[in-house]
This record gives sequence, structure tokens and C-alpha cells, in this order.
Amino acid sequence: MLALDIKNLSKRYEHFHLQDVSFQLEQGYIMGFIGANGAGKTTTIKSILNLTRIDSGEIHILGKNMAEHEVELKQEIGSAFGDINFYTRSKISSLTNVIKTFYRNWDDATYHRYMKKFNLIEDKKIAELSTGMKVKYNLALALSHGAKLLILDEPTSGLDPVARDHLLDIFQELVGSGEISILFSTHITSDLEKCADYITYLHNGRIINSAEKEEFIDTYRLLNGRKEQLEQIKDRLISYKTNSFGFTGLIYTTDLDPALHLTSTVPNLEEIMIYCSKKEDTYV
Ligand SMILES: Nc1ncnc2c1ncn2[C@@H]1O[C@H](COP(=O)(O)OP(=O)(O)OP(=O)(O)O)[C@@H](O)[C@H]1O
Repeated sequence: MLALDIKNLSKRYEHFHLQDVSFQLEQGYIMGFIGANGAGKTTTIKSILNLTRIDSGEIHILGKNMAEHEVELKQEIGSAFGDINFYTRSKISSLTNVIKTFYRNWDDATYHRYMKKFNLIEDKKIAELSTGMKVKYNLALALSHGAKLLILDEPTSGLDPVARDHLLDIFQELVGSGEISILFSTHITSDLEKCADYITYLHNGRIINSAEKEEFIDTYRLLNGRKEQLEQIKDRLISYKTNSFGFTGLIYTTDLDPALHLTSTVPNLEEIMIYCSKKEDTYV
């Protein structure tokens, strides 16, 4: 079953257009949602959660249309936006007592189990939580009401490498059962190299690519060559940079021509993002 099925989502702000965004996430997997600042990741996430009004498109979550089953589906979705900046003077326990009343499947035993697992102390005030603790608290809340889809906006930003690694391990453990699915946006592509099953790449409000991670990466090759070779291949490159030795450019794997005898390597996600956005910028 699809945990998330987004079809032709469009949303226009005065200076920004989220355009015809479509992608799917299979249940039981982790999808990394990448894109430069202002690409439209948060707008997409808010649209999925119906926190902003969309102009057109359809969103299905766990097989149901979000527009028709929002109240019911919100029981099955856990979301987190980087920080919880309200109720800062409340204790965790007081906030939990309010939040749990919204969820019919709330399970106190599960909540206490996750609070213990995440080393969170109920007596602490929200203001006293570190960024990592806030993310974990959000996760504990989501998991305690039996969320099947977690939608997290930059959950790992602001965390130190050890805390990030720990959180990514938790993500992998959660999807391990095959029931829970995670969509999370991030700028830290190395996190995705570690734990994502699928990658969706948004740029200037449009999807550039959405695929299983290995397939996503395999779509591209990084080419290195001498300056004189650049002229032969320039038109086929997505974009390139010149340096004192020659050039480095990104190309679709299908556009590779072995006859040109250029060195090609498999790029990482960061390189793909840098060269793809360089191409797009030339069209702006
Ligand atoms: N309420 C709003 N009114 C008008 N424009 C908005 C609104 N919210 C977002 N935008 C614009 O939409 C564009 C996309 O913003 P969005 O926050 O979705 O990007 P993002 O990919 O999440 O960026 P970042 O990585 O920096 O968080 C930006 O140009 C932003 O200024």
C-alpha cells in the first residue's frame, strides 16, 4: 500500500509557485525530501497536512483522500516542524496531557516506553529541551497515538553528529516493522545516504526526480575531462564547472558516450543537488 500518494499538487504564493508536484511513498520506507532553501519543501509538507490551502492536486494518505478524511487521517499522522516554540513554560507532562486528548488511540504505556527509550524526563519544561530532545518528544507523541506516517520537516538540523546518527537509527528501527513510513526533509544529504530508501528532489517548486535511492543516484554520472574535451560534451551536460585541469560536469547516465573516453564516477547526493541546481539557475 502507498503511505503517501501526491498527485499534481500546485500552490501559488505571490513570488513562488509549487508546480505539479507528484510523488509516492510506499508503506514501510523512509523518503528523504531534499531541495535548496526556498525550493518548496515546507510548503509541500504543509499542503500534505492541509495546513495551507492548495490550488489543485490530490493527496492520498494510507489509501484515503486527505481532503475527504482529514480528521480520521490526522489520527494516523505524526508531524514535526523543527521546533516546538509554544507552551515553552509548560512541563512535558502538562503538554502531553493536553495533546493526548486529541487522539482516540492514545496509549500511555507506549508513551512512557518511548519517553524512557529517548531519555526524556516528564518533569522538564519545554524550554529546557535541547533541539534533539524536542524532535524525540515529537516522535514519542506521534508514536503514542499510533501514527503510521511520520512527516518531519528538517528533524535532524541543529543536531550534533552523534544525536543525528542516533535519530537515524531510530527512524530505521521504526520502519523495520513495515507499518510505519517516514517522509523527512533535510539539507544534510549524508543523513539520506545513511538511511533513506527513496529520494525526492524539489527545485524551484518542481520535482526534479523522485525514485528509489540507488536508482536516483544511478540516473547521474559525474564526468571529469580536459578543457578541449568540454566542447564535445558540453551540450549533453546537465551543468559543469571549469577548473585549472579542465572541467567537472554532471550528465544523465543515459547520455554517456563511452567513445569519448572521459572519466566518469558515481556522484553523491550533494553533487547531484549542486549541479542540478546550477542548471536550473541558468534558466531562471
Ligand atoms: N505564507 C507564505 N506567503 C508567501 N510566500 C510564502 C509563504 N510561505 C512560504 N512562502 C514562499 O514559498 C517559497 C518556498 O518556501 P518553503 O518554506 O516551502 O521552502 P523550503 O524548501 O522549505 O525552504 P528551506 O529549506 O529554507 O526551509 C519561498 O520563496 C517562501 O518565501
